[in-house]
Amino acid sequence: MKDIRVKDINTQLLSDNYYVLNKLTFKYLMRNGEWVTQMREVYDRGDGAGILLYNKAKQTVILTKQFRMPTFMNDNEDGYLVEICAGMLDKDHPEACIIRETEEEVGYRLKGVKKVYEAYSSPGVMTEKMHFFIGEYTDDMKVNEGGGLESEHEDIEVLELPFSEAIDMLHTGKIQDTRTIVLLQYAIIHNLLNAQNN
Ligand SMILES: Nc1nc2c(ncn2[C@@H]2O[C@H](COP(=O)(O)OP(=O)(O)O[C@H]3O[C@H](CO)[C@@H](O)[C@H](O)[C@@H]3O)[C@@H](O)[C@H]2O)c(=O)[nH]1
Ligand SMILES: [Mg+2]
Repeated sequence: MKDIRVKDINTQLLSDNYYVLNKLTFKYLMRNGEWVTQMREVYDRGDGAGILLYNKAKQTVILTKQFRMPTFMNDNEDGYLVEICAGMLDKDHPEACIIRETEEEVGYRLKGVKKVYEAYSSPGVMTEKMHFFIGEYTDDMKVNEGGGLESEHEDIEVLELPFSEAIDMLHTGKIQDTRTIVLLQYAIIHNLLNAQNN
């Protein structure tokens, strides 16, 4: 049994306008043995899944480019971000989610995916846990142009890039999305695009 050092959690809803923002007041047992009252604002949008799509024969990866308002508000000049294909679970199983998102956002119907990591996105403020996948795509899996859901005004540019170019973008700071950095580094560490590897 884990040692739970939190009690008397009081939840105050601050906003449920689109997702849920709560103010949590709780007692926390410090390592020095003292109980203190703490307050944290916690944003709950559910969990997410993301995937690095790669093609060994072509030595390419598929990424997306889309406008991200929060980044526009913080230093990202035009607000566009190059990212892995990703989406929110919407109560789906992570694997089902990422297969659906891949078809909606970049237009490929995947045969299989491999889960590589599960990690909290921004643990000081969000509840979100991210499920990281990799998946091989081939041209014959293409079923539409991608771009995202028109009904949600998604406006996603599909980028099929040489792996070497994506790595160059990583090293020169042109990729500024943590999830994308994580999976590109995974690809480097595991020599993913090497024809010998599975
Ligand atoms: N109206 C409205 N729509 C919103 C709002 N927030 C998000 N949406 C819509 O909700 C949809 C979410 O699309 P997904 O593809 O499921 O999620 P995502 O935005 O790509 O999020 C992915 O990346 C995030 C990191 O940037 C992750 O946090 C998330 O888990 C997921 O992996 C988008 O169409 C977006 O327009 C909002 O506050 N208001
Ligand atoms: Mg998305």
